[in-house]
Amino acid sequence: MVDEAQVDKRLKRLERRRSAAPLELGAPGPDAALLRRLLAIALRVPDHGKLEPWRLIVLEGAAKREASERLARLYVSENPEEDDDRRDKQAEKIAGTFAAAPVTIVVVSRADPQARKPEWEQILSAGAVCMNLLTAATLAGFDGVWLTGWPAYNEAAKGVLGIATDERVAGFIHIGTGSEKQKDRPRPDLDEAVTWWQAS
Ligand SMILES: Cc1cc2nc3c(=O)[nH]c(=O)nc-3n(C[C@H](O)[C@H](O)[C@H](O)COP(=O)(O)O)c2cc1C
Repeated sequence: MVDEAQVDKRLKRLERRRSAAPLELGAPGPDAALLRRLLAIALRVPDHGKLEPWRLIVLEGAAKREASERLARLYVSENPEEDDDRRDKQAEKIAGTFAAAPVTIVVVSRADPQARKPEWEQILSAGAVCMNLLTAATLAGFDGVWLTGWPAYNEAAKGVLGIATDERVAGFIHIGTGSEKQKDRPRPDLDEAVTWWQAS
């Protein structure tokens, strides 16, 4: 029998989920044991052909701070033509975003166009890893946000993170505790986005 109170409690958490402002994500984040559980849940995604067309890179602690500084310096050296002010602001934003949350998980898509299942489905599976991780973090009581941006698309930045040129960043999932003040955004109109198919 369906326990309606239980269902309501579980769904309410997801009905309120919204992304955290990246720079406002702080401690606490998951401890080591809980993080492993969240990562295992993240990988529990539909995967056509069991190809495992993804992998995860965890950034935390001192290594995370170093990555954030190196990415910011790289942004400056990779964009010599940009206006100084704008470039410094962008570099600061990159550094701040990577330094803020207690833990960031890089979801790497390693879809193979030659594999026995369509590349599109492999990419979708990596997206599912991102969302599973965000959902698991939400249910565990944390806040998070899924970002890409310059470090996801710049080959030198990918290199800093140990991501090969034939791999792609599906998302940086930053997890921690956000600000209570964070506002929601207007949500899609269900009746516009959803139709019920009718037999003609
Ligand atoms: C693949 C992907 C990449 C994204 N990259 C960024 C990003 O780089 N910067 C950003 O501000 N939002 C980005 N977003 C949007 C946020 O993750 C988020 O959806 C948005 O802030 C709205 O928040 P919500 O999760 O509360 O709907 C991205 C979303 C997706 C699906």
